[in-house]
Amino acid sequence: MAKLNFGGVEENVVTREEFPLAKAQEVLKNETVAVIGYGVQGPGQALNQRDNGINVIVGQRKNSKSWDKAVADGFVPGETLFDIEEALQRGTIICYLLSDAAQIALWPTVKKYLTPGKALYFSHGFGITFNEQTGIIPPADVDVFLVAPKGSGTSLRRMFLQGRGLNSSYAIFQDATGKAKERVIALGIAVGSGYLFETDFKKEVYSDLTGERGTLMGAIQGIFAAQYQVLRDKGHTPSEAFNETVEELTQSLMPLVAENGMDWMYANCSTTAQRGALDWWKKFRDATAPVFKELYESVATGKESQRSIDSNSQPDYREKLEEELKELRESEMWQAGKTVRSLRPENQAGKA
Ligand SMILES: NC(=O)c1ccc[n+]([C@@H]2O[C@H](COP(=O)([O-])OP(=O)(O)OC[C@H]3O[C@@H](n4cnc5c(N)ncnc54)[C@H](O)[C@@H]3O)[C@@H](O)[C@H]2O)c1
Ligand SMILES: CC(C)(O)[C@@H](O)C(=O)O
Ligand SMILES: [Mg+2]
Ligand SMILES: [Mg+2]
Repeated sequence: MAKLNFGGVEENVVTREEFPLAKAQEVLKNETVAVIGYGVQGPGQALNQRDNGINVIVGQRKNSKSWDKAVADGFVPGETLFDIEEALQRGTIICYLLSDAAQIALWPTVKKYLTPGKALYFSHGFGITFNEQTGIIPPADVDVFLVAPKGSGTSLRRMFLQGRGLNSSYAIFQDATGKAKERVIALGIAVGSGYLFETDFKKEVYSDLTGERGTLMGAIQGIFAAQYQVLRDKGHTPSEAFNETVEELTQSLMPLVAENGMDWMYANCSTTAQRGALDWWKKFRDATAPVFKELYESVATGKESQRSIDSNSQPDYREKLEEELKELRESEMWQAGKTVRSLRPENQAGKA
């Protein structure tokens, strides 16, 4: 554990220097890691672990798109790819990576295979924290922990292939074997994390549900839509409104923030822009703070988890989500974005 200073607050974190891959391989050398579900996190975590020399198998429904994807990714039916029950039986560490709603339906099956000494691994605190809604209550004689990558499984894999790492949190809910800590940290390293920070199941799910509904996904779309619409209402073209709202942010300014922080991005803009941004950011903070508080309450009272379970347990949930995504995709702003993306020099046919 390294004690590091985060803005004046000391935290215990795990870095790759102190827990190198060789140590993770040693801890996991006698384990069979069964990744159950091959949607978004499943492939990222299974492929990174496989490339990191971990004994990993995949459990997925046969005759599904995800099964075919696992085959295309090199998992071999009968050797490293099995139907869910067989993978559950073979695995000593069960990585439960079905969608949070599907985890409820499959729980009675999973529970049958949780024999003493096995480990149940999640990438979210959802199922355990909201167990009154999910019914997920593990037996006492298995380890229960999580590694929650802070980003999409797609990024987890891409960053791994680029030699980078996506930061993850980890938490232990139950240590039945006395080895939960070394097991969970080894898995965190093996799936391709950058550094690992400690949390608990409740804090993980509260922060994660807040973040994705807030600045990471919900709020960002809301603020884009609001600014774009004002510019359009005032007579600006779609090209001008989209570039001034989205394209400049993703292509020019956010990479600078990622590299060296907000003040550095500001410092690389004009003094005119700096004056305006410094004057206005607190107004936006104050306007949105009540919405973030309302959001956090909605998470903490279980309203958000219940809504997610209710909608995502319906047989036609995929079609319904797709309809809503289509509405976004077909909005003028994102259609304008499609044209703008196609005009990026690197996306143009016959580029030099
Ligand atoms: N998507 C991400 O990048 C991401 C990031 C961090 C954490 N997580 C967490 O990881 C876990 C997995 O999320 P995901 O987004 O990868 O899941 P997902 O929605 O992609 O679904 C994963 C798999 O579940 C299978 N599935 C769906 N319904 C099923 C059912 N009834 N029976 C059997 N299989 C079924 C699908 O075939 C798919 O292979 C969740 O706990 C999620 O919160 C996801
Ligand atoms: C990738 C996210 C948004 O961080 C994750 O939390 C998810 O639920 O998909
Ligand atoms: Mg999430
Ligand atoms: Mg998240």
